[in-house]
Amino acid sequence: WIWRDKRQRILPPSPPGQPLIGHLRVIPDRHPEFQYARWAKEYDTDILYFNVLGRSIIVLNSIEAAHELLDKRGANYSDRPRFVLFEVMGWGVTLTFLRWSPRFVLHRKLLQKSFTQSACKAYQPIQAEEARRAARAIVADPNGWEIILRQFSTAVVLRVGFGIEVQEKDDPYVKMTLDVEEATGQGGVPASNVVDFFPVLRYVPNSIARLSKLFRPLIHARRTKRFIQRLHDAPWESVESSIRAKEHLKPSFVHTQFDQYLVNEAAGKPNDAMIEDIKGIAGAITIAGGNTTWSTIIVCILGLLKNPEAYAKARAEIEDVIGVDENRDLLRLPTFEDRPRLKYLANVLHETTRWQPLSPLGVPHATLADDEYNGFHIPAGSVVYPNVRAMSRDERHYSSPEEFCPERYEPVDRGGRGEPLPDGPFGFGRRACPGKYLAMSGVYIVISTLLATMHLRCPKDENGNEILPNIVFSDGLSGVPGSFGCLITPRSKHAEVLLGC
Ligand code: HEM
Repeated sequence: WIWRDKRQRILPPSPPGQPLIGHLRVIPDRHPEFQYARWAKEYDTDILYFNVLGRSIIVLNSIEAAHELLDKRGANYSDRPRFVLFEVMGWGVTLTFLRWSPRFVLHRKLLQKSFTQSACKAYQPIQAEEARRAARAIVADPNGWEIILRQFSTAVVLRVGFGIEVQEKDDPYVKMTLDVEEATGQGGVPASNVVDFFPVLRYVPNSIARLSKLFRPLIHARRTKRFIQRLHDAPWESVESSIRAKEHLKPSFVHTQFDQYLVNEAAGKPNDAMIEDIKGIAGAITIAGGNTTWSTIIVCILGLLKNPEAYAKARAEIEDVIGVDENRDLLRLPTFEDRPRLKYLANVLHETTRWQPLSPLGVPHATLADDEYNGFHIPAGSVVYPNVRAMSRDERHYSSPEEFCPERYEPVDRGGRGEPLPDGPFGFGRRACPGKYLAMSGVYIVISTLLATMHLRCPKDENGNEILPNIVFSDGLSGVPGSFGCLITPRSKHAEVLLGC
């Protein structure tokens, strides 16, 4: 009776639950997106309903349902549930987790206008410089490729957000992002823990919490809180006083916003964005933009290793667009001006986001009012997960969806499959990722620079057979790939010269 709607309205299909606790034990702890997709097939529906301890949960399994509800009816689906576990973890005023409120509107407006497609052009020189620096670092230390690429994405968001430049080696901020990723990754699917359902349980002492596995994420959140706070506070503290003293002259989001704040303050004018807001928004750029971009670069390399034909085509296209000398050495490095002509590479990047969507269940939205979809009732206050992974595997849209196949987006009359570009990986409606253009410019410049200057190969076993990476993705907010072997070596001396080694 717990999840029967009082007015006998029909709720979306769901598997059987248990008395009182509903589906608490029915939903898998780890990678629930796979089981959601199986249930959707079993019940022949694109919308599922769950009730966990009295809270309604809706899972959308098709792009059509996500478009209809999260995009078209976005005004009703733009709230977030309260992420109590993430609050315990120390996530402060971070846009990703803000409920619908004037503060949300302010943060969203400031972030969105700073990262439109045209505003992102201003950051391209930073991204190109960091991509080349990363490629040079890989030439010097091929085994360090993964951490060097992480350094790239951390460097970009820190420069864009705070005007801070990271060190070439052992940078403390890179270590901080690693800690934060570990902390967040092990927090499980957002808004799905027992403390998210019963916020008062966040006060359960560790001595009692240790007795049940339900509280494991709570203990983990308390243990890792300091990592998240450090990444929120450290960059701000390192620039605040110099901006106040007008010493910090590198352009950045914080510099522009904080300068304006100080000007208004001196003139006795009110400020819309207070210091806590500026700090929170800049923190969101660093935290939401670093690991996400890095992970997408790594997945792209993985896809190219798994599909040597796609790798060869992407490289050939770069040769075509840039031109080669008699040794097949490129005449120059790729730039952002080449991007519109590198059409196959664009499809490689689309396929990367479809093949292994970074957030398989997105970041959950929440409904502000009751709604109805295909005759099913959606109660106000429901937590809504877009099952982006299920959408990316929808065989009505994608043939052989497990394959990494950039050609699937090419028109049929040019030998492609004419399949639609993925549009769930960056979320939906009024909460869709505001950093999409910045992120994909970063992925583009790194991958094109690597393809232009390096060989990317799988390592070989003692019999000379290639060891194909078989990767496990982490659970939780982002599905980050585990480490894998990849040999990245310069194509030629000429390539090293182009990079400025
Ligand atoms: C390839 C890299 C990235 C991917 C795959 C990605 C993906 C996502 C997804 C799925 C969401 C949730 C959208 C929703 O709720 O519907 C999101 C939100 C967000 N992303 Fe990204 N993101 C990436 C890079 C970035 C970057 C570089 C930034 C920095 C500017 C950023 C900032 C944010 C913020 C602030 C939110 C919260 C928006 C809100 O709640 O209103 N992301 N991102």
